[in-house]
Amino acid sequence: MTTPLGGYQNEIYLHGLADQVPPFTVDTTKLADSAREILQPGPYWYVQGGAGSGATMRANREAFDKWRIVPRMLRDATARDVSTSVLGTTMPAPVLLAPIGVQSIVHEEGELATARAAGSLGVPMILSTASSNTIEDVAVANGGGPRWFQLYWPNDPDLCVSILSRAAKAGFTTLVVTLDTWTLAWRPNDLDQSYLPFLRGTGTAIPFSDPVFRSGLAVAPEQDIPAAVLKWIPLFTGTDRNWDALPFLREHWDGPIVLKGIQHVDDARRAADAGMDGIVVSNHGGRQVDGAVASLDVLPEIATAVGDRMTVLFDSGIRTGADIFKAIALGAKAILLGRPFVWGLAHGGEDGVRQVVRSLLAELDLTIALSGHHSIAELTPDSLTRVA
Ligand SMILES: Cc1cc2nc3c(=O)[nH]c(=O)nc-3n(C[C@H](O)[C@H](O)[C@H](O)COP(=O)(O)O)c2cc1C
Ligand SMILES: O=C(O)C(=O)c1ccccc1
Repeated sequence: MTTPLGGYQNEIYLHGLADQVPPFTVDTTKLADSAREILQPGPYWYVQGGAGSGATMRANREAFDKWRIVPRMLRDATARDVSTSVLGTTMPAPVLLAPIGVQSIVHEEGELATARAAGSLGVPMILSTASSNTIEDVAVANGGGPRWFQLYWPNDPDLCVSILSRAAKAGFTTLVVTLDTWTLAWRPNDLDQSYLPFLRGTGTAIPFSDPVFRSGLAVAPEQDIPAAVLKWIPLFTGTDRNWDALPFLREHWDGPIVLKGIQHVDDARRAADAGMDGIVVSNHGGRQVDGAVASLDVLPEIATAVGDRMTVLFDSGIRTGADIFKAIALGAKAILLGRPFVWGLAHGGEDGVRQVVRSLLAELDLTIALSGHHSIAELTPDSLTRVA
């Protein structure tokens, strides 16, 4: 007997009896290559590219290879449960969809398709401030699914409060504040093509539909997109933030607050001291500081230091179920899935996202079972060995 998550494997084999195969590969390490065949270079590289030489992107992957799972036998893992609860949100597995902006560059339905897929699986999605669709439309598409909101923190307080109140009203329960991208890094792939989607008004649906933002414009955004974009960019890339600014968010957000982009143990401690509910140990998928440390390499120390005081989440480099296993074993309560689900979106919209997420959850479930575990609570550093 397998649980529903691992059962996706049987479902795929059974479809084979009717000569049906998955519409694109279920090998989640091959998705970027296969997406390259169907996307234009601009969108493909915007998603795939990292900062600078790509050293941190590569390091994120290599870090996973330094750890290996050590399977245990004869422990009857037929009955198991990989579901969990994070900051009051229950989920079928310790996986959330990372905040990814401008999703309409890979599929016309953009975040709406992602929201439908996530909602149908009960997997939480984190909506980016740089969404191609409005907060309200994404909430409708997500239906009864769990949803969190990611803030690119505008340095206009009225606009910030307006966006936060819209998110709360639309049923987004946890706030994820991204700290590592107050300006975009040097990204040669995009610079060589002069490709920056939101300059064309993609990924600006949230400010453009905001009453406070609109009231500050001479003409409606629809009538003069470049003018509205130029007004928005300096607002959302405000560079003037420090730790003293956090109480403002607490004052204007009722639910849990999570800081995304933490890589140093002292910053993690500081977040805990500031009363934050959680952090995402993340280097933005190697898209910001080229040459920065791999996110997985800093996870164990951070989880040990603050894991008993706050919720430690992780992203950057997760590509397989085994990667999820390793990040959880090294102290993450759950992980954020990044580029892989965007490739699913590119391949097949809502169905494509669902295929990628189900594949990863099935692989995680089977990895947990075959290595002799019954729940994610049983995954500890003892489940792994370091080989490099
Ligand atoms: C195309 C793209 C857009 C992104 N947009 C955002 C964003 O709007 N807000 C944010 O906090 N992170 C954003 N991220 C970073 C992701 O949330 C996540 O940290 C990263 O993708 C994890 O790395 P991985 O894709 O290598 O797993 C973006 C990442 C990509 C690839
Ligand atoms: O590209 C990114 O990594 C990102 O975070 C972003 C920022 C602004 C708009 C869209 C995406």
